[in-house]
Amino acid sequence: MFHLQSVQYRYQDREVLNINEWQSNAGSQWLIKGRSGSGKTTLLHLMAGLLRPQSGQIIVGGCALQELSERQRDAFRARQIGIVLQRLHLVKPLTVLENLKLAQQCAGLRPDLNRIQNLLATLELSAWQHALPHRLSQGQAQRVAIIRAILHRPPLLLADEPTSSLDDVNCQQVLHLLQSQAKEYGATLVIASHDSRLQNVFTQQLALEMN
Ligand SMILES: Nc1ncnc2c1ncn2[C@@H]1O[C@H](COP(=O)(O)OP(=O)(O)OP(=O)(O)O)[C@@H](O)[C@H]1O
Repeated sequence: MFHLQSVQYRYQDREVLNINEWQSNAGSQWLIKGRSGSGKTTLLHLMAGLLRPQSGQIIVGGCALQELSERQRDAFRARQIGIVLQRLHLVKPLTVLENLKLAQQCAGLRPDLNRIQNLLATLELSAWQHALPHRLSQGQAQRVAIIRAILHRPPLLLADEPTSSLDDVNCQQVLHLLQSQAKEYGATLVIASHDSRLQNVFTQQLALEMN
């Protein structure tokens, strides 16, 4: 599903990532772990095509990201990748429902209110669909951001520290949502986290060292 080879990334003159080889089949579930500053976020951004490596190759779903123009990468990301960033970026003046409808539009999907309503119900968020984001708890906002990332059933689902600011109940709920949704439609799931509660959940792990 993805394959990284000889990938190096530097901010200015400081190398933060150097991955010789990392690959995975479709449908697998990974934890990227490592201390704060080891490059977990940078790696997710590289896989999403939000950053370009200075050297090496990143292939996602058979597509070599470095061969795409910026516009092609944006289109590829919109179709193939769901990403839950550390900052959730919900649109503040729009309600939960409006945020999710907008995400469908941006991914070029036909409006599918049923899918949105079903996911909201699954996550016990139906009562909050007309609320503005600032009225949501951290856990609720996190769940909305996950729904937004999976609406278009992306083959690759990336999540950056999705549980670190959540209590145990919300942590389990968010984790279950990510894992069950990925499994339901065969997506590959990659979670970057230093949350110790996730350590024993994933059999497949990539440990990043500090450079
Ligand atoms: N835009 C940037 N410019 C310069 N250095 C950066 C930039 N973004 C990140 N870094 C540095 O690169 C290193 C890796 O950062 P990154 O955010 O990828 O690590 P991380 O493992 O995700 O950390 P955390 O667990 O704290 O989120 C850090 O030392 C960070 O300070």
